[in-house]
Amino acid sequence: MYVKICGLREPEHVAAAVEAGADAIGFVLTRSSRRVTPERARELAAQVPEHVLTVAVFAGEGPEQVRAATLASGVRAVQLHGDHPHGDFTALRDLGLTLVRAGAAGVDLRCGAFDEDLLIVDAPRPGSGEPWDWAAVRGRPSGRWMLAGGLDASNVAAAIDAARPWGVDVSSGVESAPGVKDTGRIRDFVTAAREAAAG
Ligand SMILES: O=C(O)c1ccccc1NCC(=O)[C@H](O)[C@H](O)COP(=O)(O)O
Repeated sequence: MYVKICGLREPEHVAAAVEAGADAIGFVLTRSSRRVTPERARELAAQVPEHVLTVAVFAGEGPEQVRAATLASGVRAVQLHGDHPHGDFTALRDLGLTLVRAGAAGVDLRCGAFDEDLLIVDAPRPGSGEPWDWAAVRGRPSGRWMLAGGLDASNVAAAIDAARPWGVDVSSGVESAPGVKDTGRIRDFVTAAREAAAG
């Protein structure tokens, strides 16, 4: 089970996610209470070992703005949330980075349909921590897709059972207060997701 922890802002939480065994770590570079500057993302990404994917998260910015911020941050993947057209992914392909498409259950659920490498199927309001009907997408997405939206250590097993994703992505569910990550919750989430996947 692939596990991504999103919205990290502090070195100790990046370290906690790496130690817990996360596969990917996200830095939000778009409008959000979790927003960090590209320079801050670069500092945080520098402490992440090669085997953990570092991801810059955007929502609605044009490809040139995404390109500039991504290069400044030094991450290895770009995540575009919402209604980005196929052309935005095509325009970023030459960066040579992993491309992640993210949207709610109404989007095209075929991973790769927009030439992306990974797909996230999320709640209507990304980063809100609001659970949704995860079972509604069971059997519909294809390829390497992560389930997100309202997950936490207490419900991730049920969510995996309901939707059968390839991976999971979390932000609010590993926070002790809005925008404030919690080391113990990060560890508990990764453990719960891996145990659920192991059966
Ligand atoms: O986290 C944000 O604030 C955010 C803002 C705008 C676009 C995307 C954002 N987060 C993207 C993520 O990948 C989150 O992990 C995902 O939406 C799940 O969030 P949550 O329901 O809080 O676990």
